[in-house]
Amino acid sequence: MKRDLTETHTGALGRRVVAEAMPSPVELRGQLPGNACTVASVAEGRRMLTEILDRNDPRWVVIVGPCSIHDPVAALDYAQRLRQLAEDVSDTLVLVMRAYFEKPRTTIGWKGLINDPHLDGSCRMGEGMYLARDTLLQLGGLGLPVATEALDLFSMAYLGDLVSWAAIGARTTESQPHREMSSGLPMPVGFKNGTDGNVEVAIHAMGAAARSHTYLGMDEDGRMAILRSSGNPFGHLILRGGGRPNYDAVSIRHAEQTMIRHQVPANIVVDCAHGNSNKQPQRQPLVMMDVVSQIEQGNRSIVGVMIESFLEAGSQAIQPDRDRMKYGCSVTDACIDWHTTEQLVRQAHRRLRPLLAQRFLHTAA
Ligand SMILES: O=C[C@H](O)[C@H](O)COP(=O)(O)O
Ligand SMILES: C=C(OP(=O)(O)O)C(=O)O
Repeated sequence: MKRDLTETHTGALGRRVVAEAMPSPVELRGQLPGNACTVASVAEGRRMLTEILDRNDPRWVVIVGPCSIHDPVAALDYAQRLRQLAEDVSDTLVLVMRAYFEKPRTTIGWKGLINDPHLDGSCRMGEGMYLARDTLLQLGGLGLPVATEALDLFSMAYLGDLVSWAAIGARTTESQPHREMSSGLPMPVGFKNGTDGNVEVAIHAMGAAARSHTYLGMDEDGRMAILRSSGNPFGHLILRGGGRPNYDAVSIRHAEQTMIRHQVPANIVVDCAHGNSNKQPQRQPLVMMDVVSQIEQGNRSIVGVMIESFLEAGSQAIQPDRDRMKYGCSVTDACIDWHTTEQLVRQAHRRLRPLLAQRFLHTAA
């Protein structure tokens, strides 16, 4: 993609930045427009998810995929396999692929494909945004609903029309600008509990994002604007652990009670990774099966789970020589491999399927 190299040195204003031109959302969408297939796939993804959150659809959602996408080819390879699996389990589970292009870091590190698409610190964000949108279009073309983290306050203006579900991460759930942005997003948004395990901040975020807000943002032409949102009624809580895991029945009950007290819908997604697995990917299946057992025992607040999974198990460091890197292996948090993922999802499907009939009756009552 052609880069506009107009650079403005703002040192005279006393700011420690150099500005580089970036296409507007309208310009990028003009270069990479959605087609009928992607538009339909995104809309259907959002519809299924909102119906699950409203309890009009008795299925469960499984948000599954790499911790981050660093190689779109491998991500699409993964997506092809996931699409087949999604079809096989669709009577009980709605599979949504994690397509995370932005990574929040505890301190520093690679911040994702949008920020640094060449993985070498060159940080060509215009190219990164182009690549992210292009990848989302291809994923949409497969008919797979896609999930992403809305980390940068402006990225969703470029990509949001191709996304069916968004997360606000543990490091930003308490941030007012992220809550304001979420209040204007057109898809369901999951708020993670804080990195220290604080669940109340995410529940406050749900309450805040459900309301309308007026805030500074960017319009479709890339100009600063005063934005007025209508409020997002499809916020929900993601329990990701922190300090200690929080997927056990006592923690879930506590989260439910806190949500009821704060008058937000008791909808919970359990993240099997991060603090709930102590970042040990081999623990993710144990967490997921525990959650399935809780559902079998009658839990009604858990609407789904999240899994960090890629083609290969584990993680790897970014190497200057890309040929030395393992194909389909995470460059951020360690993941479970495809084989384990498939077994896990099929096992959950086998166990949850018999409960659907029961749920149908409950939904109808
Ligand atoms: O999901 C990914 C990571 O947990 C998150 O980006 C933080 O990673 P870090 O602690 O390695 O920076
Ligand atoms: C960064 C992530 O999670 P968290 O915000 O829970 O650390 C993630 O899901 O990629």
